[in-house]
Amino acid sequence: MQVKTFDNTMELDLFAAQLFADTLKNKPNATLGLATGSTPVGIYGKIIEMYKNGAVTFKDATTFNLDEYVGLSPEHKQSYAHFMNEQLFNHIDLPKHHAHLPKGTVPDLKAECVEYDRMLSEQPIDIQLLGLGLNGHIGFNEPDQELQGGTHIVELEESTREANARFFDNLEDVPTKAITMGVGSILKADSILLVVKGADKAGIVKQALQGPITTEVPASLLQTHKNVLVLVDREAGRLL
Ligand SMILES: N[C@@H]1[C@@H](O)[C@H](O)[C@@H](COP(=O)(O)O)O[C@@H]1O
Repeated sequence: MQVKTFDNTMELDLFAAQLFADTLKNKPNATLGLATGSTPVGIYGKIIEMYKNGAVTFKDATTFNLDEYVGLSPEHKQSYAHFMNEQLFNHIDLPKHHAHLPKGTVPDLKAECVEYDRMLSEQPIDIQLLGLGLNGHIGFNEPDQELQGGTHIVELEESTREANARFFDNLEDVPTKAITMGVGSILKADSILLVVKGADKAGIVKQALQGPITTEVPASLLQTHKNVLVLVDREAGRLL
């Protein structure tokens, strides 16, 4: 694992955006694995700037998002589909049918998981962007005694619902379940970019990168991957 520390967030965001642009320059039809949460917002902002300057095109790219809340339709303001439209997809030339997120409102969620894995196996991810949950989750793979390989339904931890409640009117509105790519699918990506920002993540990022590999810290499984680059700001990286 390689770790790069940045003094300011803007430089980090630019560096990450550049990696995506480089990936698409080398392989215009690359498959990008995307993430939600506040961490990637600045990166998406830089990617949009690059697109507007003509430095990158997404017309032949495909994207897969990590996860979606169960019960929220793509039109719901707090759905990850809505988030991605607002933060990235509405501003770039990615064909809408090339952008994939797990669907959280279909009647047969199990079939949706199987279908998502099928699509992923057809278009393996070239570069996967990841944020880090305060409890060490990646995507919505919560700490547990065992982790799932493929896409699956997960019961969200109370702490995760509380952490994400800031995007909702109140805690009761935060869904209790999500559909997420599994750790196995994440580890199949050719390269992984883990981005961690802020002082409150300093402890968990240290555990993930330097602690024992354990399903109780799902991000620690990233230590087993051959090509992970970790971008941290000074605050998140202060214990490394
Ligand atoms: N499912 C998402 C994760 O993919 C994300 O990495 C995490 C951290 O979010 P933030 O970047 O807002 O700290 O939150 C959510 O739970």
